[in-house]
Amino acid sequence: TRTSRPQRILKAVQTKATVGDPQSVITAIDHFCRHREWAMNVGDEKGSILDSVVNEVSPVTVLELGTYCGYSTVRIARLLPPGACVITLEFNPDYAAIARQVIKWSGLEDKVQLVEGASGDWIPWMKEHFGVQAFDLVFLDHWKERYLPDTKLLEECGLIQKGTVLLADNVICPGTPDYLEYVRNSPHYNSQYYRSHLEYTKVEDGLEKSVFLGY
Ligand SMILES: O=C(NCCc1nnc(-c2ccc3[nH]cnc3c2)[nH]1)c1cc(-c2ccc(F)cc2)cc(O)c1O
Ligand SMILES: [Mg+2]
Repeated sequence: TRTSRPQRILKAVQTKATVGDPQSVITAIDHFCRHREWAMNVGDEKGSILDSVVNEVSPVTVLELGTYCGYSTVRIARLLPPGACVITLEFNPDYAAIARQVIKWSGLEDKVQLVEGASGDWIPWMKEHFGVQAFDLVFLDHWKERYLPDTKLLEECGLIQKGTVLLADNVICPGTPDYLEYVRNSPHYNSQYYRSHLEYTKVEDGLEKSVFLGY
């Protein structure tokens, strides 16, 4: 049977990128998705904004919701100092299997914990299972209707503390209206929109950065 799009992305990494070189993995995926087949990676344009936020926050613990093929996982992990790590949650086992291989090819497996399962099931266990006190940075890039309920769940579980930064992809396309309304109107968040484009296209999209101000 036909290969899947994630399998074709992995093949592009394995034929075009150098083992242990995260930048070459990022470049290979962006080239494939721009010139061969569109895919829902955060991409190079929004990816540069993600990089600048990671560098600004210098996080020790990062939560990524929605791994897909591991493109943004590699973007984040390549910027982390020794001892820092990204926990990334993926619901789809086929995506997770590809992402593990992409992350391994980039040589960043020591900085990444890939967890397979639903965000709603896993978030309540993060403290106990991973010894996480609170996240310094959360990158939301999973099902768009999960952004708001999962943000509220992270708050309830004490995984968001004063200074935690939430960075949300796709707030315009496909769009996350209820999440945007919440973080922009809540007195507990300082929110900022970074205008950009949907990955590999001219369609408007952007990232929303929201800093938790405490209770
Ligand atoms: O759906 C998206 N991303 C989500 C994938 C995912 N990968 N993992 C999950 C997960 C992970 C844990 C979960 N726990 C509970 N649900 C979960 C879902 N979700 C997405 C879609 C588009 C897009 C734009 C325009 C179009 F015309 C078509 C598509 C663009 C993007 O940048 C996206 O990120
Ligand atoms: Mg996205």
